[in-house]
Amino acid sequence: MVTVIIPAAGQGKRMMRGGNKVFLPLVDMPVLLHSVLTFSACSEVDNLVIVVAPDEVDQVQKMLCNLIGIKPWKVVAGGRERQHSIANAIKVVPNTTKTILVHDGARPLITEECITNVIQASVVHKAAVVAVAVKNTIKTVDEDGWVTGTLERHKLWSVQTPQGFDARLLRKAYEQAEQDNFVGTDDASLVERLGVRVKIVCGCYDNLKVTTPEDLTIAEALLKERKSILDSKGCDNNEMMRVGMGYDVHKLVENRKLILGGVEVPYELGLDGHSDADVLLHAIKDALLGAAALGDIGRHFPDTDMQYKGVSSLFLLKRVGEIIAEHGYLVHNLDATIVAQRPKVAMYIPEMNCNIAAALGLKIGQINVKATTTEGLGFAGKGEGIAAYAVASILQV
Ligand SMILES: Nc1ccn([C@@H]2O[C@H](COP(=O)(O)OP(=O)(O)OP(=O)(O)O)[C@@H](O)[C@H]2O)c(=O)n1
Ligand SMILES: C[C@](O)(CO)[C@H](O)COP(=O)(O)O
Repeated sequence: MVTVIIPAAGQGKRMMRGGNKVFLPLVDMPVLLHSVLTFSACSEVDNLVIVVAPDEVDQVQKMLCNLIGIKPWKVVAGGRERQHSIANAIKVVPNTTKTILVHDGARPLITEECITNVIQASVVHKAAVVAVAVKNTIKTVDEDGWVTGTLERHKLWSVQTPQGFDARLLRKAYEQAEQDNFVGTDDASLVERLGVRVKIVCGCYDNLKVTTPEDLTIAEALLKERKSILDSKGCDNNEMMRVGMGYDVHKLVENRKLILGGVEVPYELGLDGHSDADVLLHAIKDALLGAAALGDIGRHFPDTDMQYKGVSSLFLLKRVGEIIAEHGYLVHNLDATIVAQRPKVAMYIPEMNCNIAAALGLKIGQINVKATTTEGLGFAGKGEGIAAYAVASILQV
C-alpha cells in the first residue's frame, strides 16, 4: 500500500501575499488541488494525508468533500516547520502502508509518470528522491558577501519532491531526528543520517516549488502549455499509433533457472527453452514486432540458430527495441500478464519493470507487468508451464 503525505501547512512568507500560497488560484483551481488530483489519479497510490495549518483544516476538508472520485484522504494539522508537519502526518499513516511518499503541496506541476518512477525506485531501493542536475555554478559565500568556494557542479543535484521511502525506514528516521533535535530541509536528509543510501530518480525542471511571486507566473505558463500540447497531440497520436499483441508458453522442468522479465525468481523448477525461456519477455517482443508488422521473434532470432542458445532474452529485447527504432517507431506503452499458479511473482514485478525500461530506454510509467493464476485450471493451473500475454503500442515518428 502506498500513502502520500502532502505538506501544505506553510505560511508562504516568500510569496508575500499575506497567507498560505497553496490556496492561491492557479489556472483553474488552487495550487494545492493540482498535486492532490494528480496523486489521486495515479493507480499506484492508495491514500493521501494532507497537512495544513490548524485553522485551515475545516476549510480543506470541505474543499476535498466536493471532489468526486478522489482516493481516501485525511487532513491533519501541521507544525512549526515542514518537518514537524510531516511528523504529524506520519502518525496517521495506516500501519498497512509499505511505501510513504512525501510531496510539497507547493509543487503543482508533478506528473503521474514522475510519481510512478519514484514509487518503483523506493520499492527497489527503500529511499528515492526526484532530482535534476544543477544548471548554474554554485558558490559558497560568507556573511559579508564574499565568495569562499566554488562547488563541483557535476556532483550537484537539485532535489525536489516526491521523496519516497519504505514506511518503516521513514518512521525510524523521523523518530531519530526528533530524539536528536535535528531539523532538515527535506525528508531524505533524515534518512541519510541513519547511514541509508538514497537513490536519485531523474526528474523534470518544470516540477518547480511555487515559492516566490514569479514562480506562480511560470507555473501558470507551464500548465497552460502542457494543456495545449495534450490538446494538439490527441488526434495526431491516434492517427500514428499501432498496436500489437504477443503470447508465449514455456514448460516448467527441473534443473533450469526460472527467469521472468530478466529476474531470476527462486523456484524449484525453471522454464525450458532454447534461450533463457523468459516467457514474459518473449510475449513482449512478439507484441512489439507485431505492432510494427515485422513478424515475430522466431523470424528474427530462429531457435535453429546456435548463436541464440541460452541467450539472455533481455539482450534480445534491447535488439527488438533497436529494430523497432530502425523502422521509424517509438514504443509508447506495454502491458503484460504472467499466467502462473506458482511461484508468486508479484514482489519481483518492480525489478522486471526496471529491466524492461532499461532495455527499451523507456520510463517505468510506460510499462505495466502484472500476474495472475488460473485458479488451478489448465496447464498453468496444474503448474506444468507458465504463459504470458502482452500488448504493445508504438508511435510512428
Ligand atoms: N510548517 C510548515 C512549513 C511548510 N510546509 C509545507 O512544505 C512545503 C514546502 O515549504 P515552503 O515552500 O517553504 O512553503 P512555505 O513555508 O509556505 O514558504 P515560506 O518559507 O516562504 O513561508 C509547502 O508545501 C509548505 O506548505 C508545511 O507543511 N509546514
Ligand atoms: C523538500 C524540498 O522541496 C526539496 O527541495 C525543499 O527542501 C523544501 O524546502 P522549504 O524550505 O520548505 O522550501
